[in-house]
Amino acid sequence: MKDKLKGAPLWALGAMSGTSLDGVDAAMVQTDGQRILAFGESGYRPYTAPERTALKAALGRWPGEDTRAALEVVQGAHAELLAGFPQAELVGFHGQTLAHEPRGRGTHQLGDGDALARALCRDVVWDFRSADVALGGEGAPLAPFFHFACAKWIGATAPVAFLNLGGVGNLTWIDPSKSAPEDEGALLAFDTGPANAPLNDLVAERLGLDCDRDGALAAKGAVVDGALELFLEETYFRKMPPKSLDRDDFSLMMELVRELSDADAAATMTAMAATAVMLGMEHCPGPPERVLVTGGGRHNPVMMAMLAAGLDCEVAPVESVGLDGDMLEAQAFAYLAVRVLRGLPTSAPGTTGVAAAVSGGQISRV
Ligand SMILES: Nc1ncnc2c1ncn2[C@@H]1O[C@H](COP(=O)(O)OP(=O)(O)OP(=O)(O)O)[C@@H](O)[C@H]1O
Ligand SMILES: CC(=O)N[C@H]1[C@@H]2OC[C@@H](O2)[C@@H](O)[C@@H]1O[C@H](C)C(=O)O
Repeated sequence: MKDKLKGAPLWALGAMSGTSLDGVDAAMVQTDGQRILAFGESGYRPYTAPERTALKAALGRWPGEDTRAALEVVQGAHAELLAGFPQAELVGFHGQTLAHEPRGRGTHQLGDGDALARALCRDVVWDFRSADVALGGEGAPLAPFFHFACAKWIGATAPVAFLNLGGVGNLTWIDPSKSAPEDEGALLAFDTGPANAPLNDLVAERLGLDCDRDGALAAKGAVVDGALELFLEETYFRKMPPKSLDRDDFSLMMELVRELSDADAAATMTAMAATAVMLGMEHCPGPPERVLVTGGGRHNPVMMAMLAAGLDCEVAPVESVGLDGDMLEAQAFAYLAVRVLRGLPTSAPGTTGVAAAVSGGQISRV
């Protein structure tokens, strides 16, 4: 406890169950809540097919509605994976987002931090998004404060952007000359649009596949301009950031490609995700020196080629600067957990539109 009060570095373990519903990522970060000192071990626990079905069935449900089966899946998978990290001094537990409506019913991440703390015999930080929403913020994205620390860690001297291509896409523009992430002008962040989630749903529905692996299907198709243009008319793209999305906010996308062949639909949906990023970039203060891509979409060469062709700067996976694109979000919640413990902010007006910088999260102590 003494060390925690002094602000000495801790080894924190972060866990993320993302919108793609593929599984739980976990990763260790050594940090004092400001600087990243070291990255540690990581692990992954995929959901089984029946577990995924239970989670999918619970999407869109709010507290008070029946989510027992999904909660059991989330708690069990996390307890199993995180027990393999006995060296963790603190745990950051994101949980599974079931619904996100910051201007309406709020934001709902399924997970019980008290129960996980008891199971692991470790202090657990969780419910990261509610406080931000209560203060008028979007509650997302939250990785930007960690992206700021990563920009410092890689020694960036010019503006740089992180792009996460998960189920949903999110972009963080960073001015690394600022000393803290909550400083005015240090960060601009927002969800860009759909990334992989609708494409996964399409190939699952039509072909029984998990995803368009390596963009193989999209590579065989052609982008249908009419569908792409209709999609880009969505008001979301013109809206000034901060702004955030729920996983299924773009049901229109599926409608627009319904009559297309499998390959053309995949190519067009990939172009929709990439073009949404390009439109998002227009909201940034200026072109970054480079866009560092994280999340599963960086493995899709068709998506990466479209981004490189459409953006005015270098586009590269985060591995190009020594980071791990499969674990960046889990690492983010390890880092944010230490910030919550130390009372440091985890979001600011530039990242979520919250009225003032706020330290979110609840702490369940053992
Ligand atoms: N080799 C690949 N080719 C094409 N797509 C891939 C490949 N590998 C992963 N993906 C895509 O990336 C997705 C997983 O990305 P990621 O793990 O970043 O998502 P997530 O963390 O669940 O989402 P979010 O960041 O929205 O919470 C997969 O569902 C798939 O669509
Ligand atoms: C509400 C919610 O869970 N949003 C996720 C989702 O997945 C990507 C994008 O939409 C981002 O806004 C966020 O996750 C990342 C980890 C974030 O908060 O930075």
